[in-house]
Amino acid sequence: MITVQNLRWRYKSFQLQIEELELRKGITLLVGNNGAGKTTFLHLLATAKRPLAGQIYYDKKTIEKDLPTIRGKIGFVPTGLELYQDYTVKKLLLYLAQLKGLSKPFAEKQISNLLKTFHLFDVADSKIKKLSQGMQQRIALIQAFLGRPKYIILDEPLNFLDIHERKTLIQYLHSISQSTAIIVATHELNEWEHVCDAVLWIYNGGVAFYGSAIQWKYTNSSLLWIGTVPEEDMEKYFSSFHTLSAKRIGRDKMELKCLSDHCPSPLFQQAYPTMEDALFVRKANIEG
Ligand SMILES: Nc1ncnc2c1ncn2[C@@H]1O[C@H](COP(=O)(O)OP(=O)(O)OP(=O)(O)O)[C@@H](O)[C@H]1O
Repeated sequence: MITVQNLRWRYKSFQLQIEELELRKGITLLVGNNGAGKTTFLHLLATAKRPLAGQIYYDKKTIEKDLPTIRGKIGFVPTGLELYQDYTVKKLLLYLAQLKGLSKPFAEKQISNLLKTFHLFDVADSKIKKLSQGMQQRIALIQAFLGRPKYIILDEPLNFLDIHERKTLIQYLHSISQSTAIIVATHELNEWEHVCDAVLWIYNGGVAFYGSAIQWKYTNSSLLWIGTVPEEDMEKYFSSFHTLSAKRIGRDKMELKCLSDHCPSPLFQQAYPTMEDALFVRKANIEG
């Protein structure tokens, strides 16, 4: 478990401030607007940045006393991680495994399994620079999973991945989530819906929500309405209601999802919220 206490970090006018937080085993989605502070928080958790004040405990260990031990238990993938372009995939991963202190036979077995899981086994002997961005992203992810870290910290890990590889990654993380605290910053909330255990919403550098995925979705969900309307009436709804989504149904009908404190028209009924809908509902509550 990672415990955060009275954490402060500042950059010019931006301040991140988190009073108390316990990040447990399972998948925690870190969500929030551009610039809210997600990347900053992940860098602090990954020990890549030092807090201005406060403390982060990694199962009671602190960076002041146990930095190498803590780092050995963290698998971190920031956005835009640069890999050594002239190494082959296997050479790079073996080198990184060695840095993590893994024995060569153990590292080779794990690398081979992970390359198979992430459909990269056939390019094991290719140089990194020959690979697509999506392939390089998967290698960045694999290096973080080597040595089975207790804490996995991922900043927008779905970047560059196609829909199949996104599913592979999400399934893999789900398969290890009972024994690992996994924190994932993402703007693609719905893709994680079926595996997400908790949501942490950062708003203007502070925690606006932290709780289970169920709590995240169902608080104030009565503001959410869904209805199928004639296409010619669509503008009317757009101008009168906060519309979250519009989907064409057949030739001249549209399915609209709206936020409203009352039923928009007899064509509407209450909607089941998705993870993303819940973010809109919560933002509307905060911003009015
Ligand atoms: N080294 C830095 N240089 C410039 N600005 C910084 C730096 N570190 C943090 N900031 C500022 O801190 C704030 C938080 O940025 P951060 O990258 O953590 O947000 P984010 O929630 O990850 O956003 P995004 O969704 O766009 O990735 C922003 O206002 C950003 O401009």
